[in-house]
Amino acid sequence: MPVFPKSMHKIAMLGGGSWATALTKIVSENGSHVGWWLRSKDDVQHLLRTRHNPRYLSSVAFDLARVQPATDLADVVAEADWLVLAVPAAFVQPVLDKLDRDALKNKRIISAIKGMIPEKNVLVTDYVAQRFRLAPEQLGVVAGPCHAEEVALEKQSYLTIGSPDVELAETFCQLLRNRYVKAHPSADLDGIEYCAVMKNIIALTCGIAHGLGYGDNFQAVLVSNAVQEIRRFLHALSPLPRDLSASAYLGDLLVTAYSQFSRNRTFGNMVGRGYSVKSAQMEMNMVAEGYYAVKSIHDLNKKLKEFMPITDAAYRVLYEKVAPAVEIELLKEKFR
Ligand SMILES: NC(=O)C1=CN([C@@H]2O[C@H](COP(=O)(O)OP(=O)(O)OC[C@H]3O[C@@H](n4cnc5c(N)ncnc54)[C@H](O)[C@@H]3O)[C@@H](O)[C@H]2O)C=CC1
Ligand SMILES: O=C(CO)COP(=O)(O)O
Repeated sequence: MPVFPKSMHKIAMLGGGSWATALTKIVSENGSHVGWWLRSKDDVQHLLRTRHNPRYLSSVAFDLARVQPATDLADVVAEADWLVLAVPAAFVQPVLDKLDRDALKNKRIISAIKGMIPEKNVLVTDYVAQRFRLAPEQLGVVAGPCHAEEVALEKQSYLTIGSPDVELAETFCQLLRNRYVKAHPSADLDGIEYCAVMKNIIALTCGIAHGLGYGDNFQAVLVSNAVQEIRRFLHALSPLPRDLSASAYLGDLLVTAYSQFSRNRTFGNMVGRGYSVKSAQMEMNMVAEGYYAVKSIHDLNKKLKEFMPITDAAYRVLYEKVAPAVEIELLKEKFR
């Protein structure tokens, strides 16, 4: 891959939410040119007028010489050599269906999404590779413990770029590294992508327990048992040697399980306090991927038959309307 100066990289950023906004800040302030696709014409107009996203991380001001917000997806993608996917997983299919099957030829695709394609139960990178006939070496993921809100505040953060192509991963790391972001490459794309999906289920369950009045002692045991659950599942799907204590796995689990900024924990907390799933979703202006992930991972495990007590409990609460208190009571007996 040619080594371009950062200013010559052209990135198509897809998504108008918090994570797309945070990533646009990082890469554009670092010198890359960003064609930023947002769904909403009003939001694009607002950005062009004021340099701020009206809905998410609205304190961040963008340099419009480097950031071009737009609603024409095909145009934004055609102009870029990198595509970064940052819409919630449930919208990947409807958004990408607007593109021609050859639209991503010769481009590098980075998924910043921590979710799976609902109904199909496949990873986002697998879906994109299949839909656009891409080689595995064209794909990567952004992982690691990093909340968009802390990027807006320029708090020290760590990201991991997973890809089977080490050079692609390292080049994208270079586009991210700055005063407050450290980035490292990893070859374990599948492991990192699955773990990022699963940690949302765990954080959601931590939120449920918190909403029911359980404290830090219980949550620590829940998270410890979660590491074992994640290890079993990853090993069954992709039995590579991997160090789950690395920040792309354990770090992401911890930040999501404990952070005040976590959408998944917040959503679970509301469910634990007695909100219905629908009303908790309506209350949030943001997407908790864990809600969809529970169904995908639960469905995948029907074949694998791994011991997955936390995922099973969350599934019964969210999809079978079993009372959260009943499920957490049952979990208590399964934990060690
Ligand atoms: N927010 C964060 O700190 C982080 C988020 N992520 C991941 O990034 C992905 C995007 O999440 P966020 O930016 O947090 O979203 P968000 O919860 O901040 O915003 C919701 C997003 O959904 C979009 N949306 C709603 N309806 C849509 C539709 N019909 N079609 C297309 N888009 C639609 C909105 O435009 C907005 O981009 C998720 O997979 C999330 O897990 C990953 C790391 C950090
Ligand atoms: O993945 C994240 C932080 O690393 C974001 O998690 P939430 O979607 O729960 O906020």
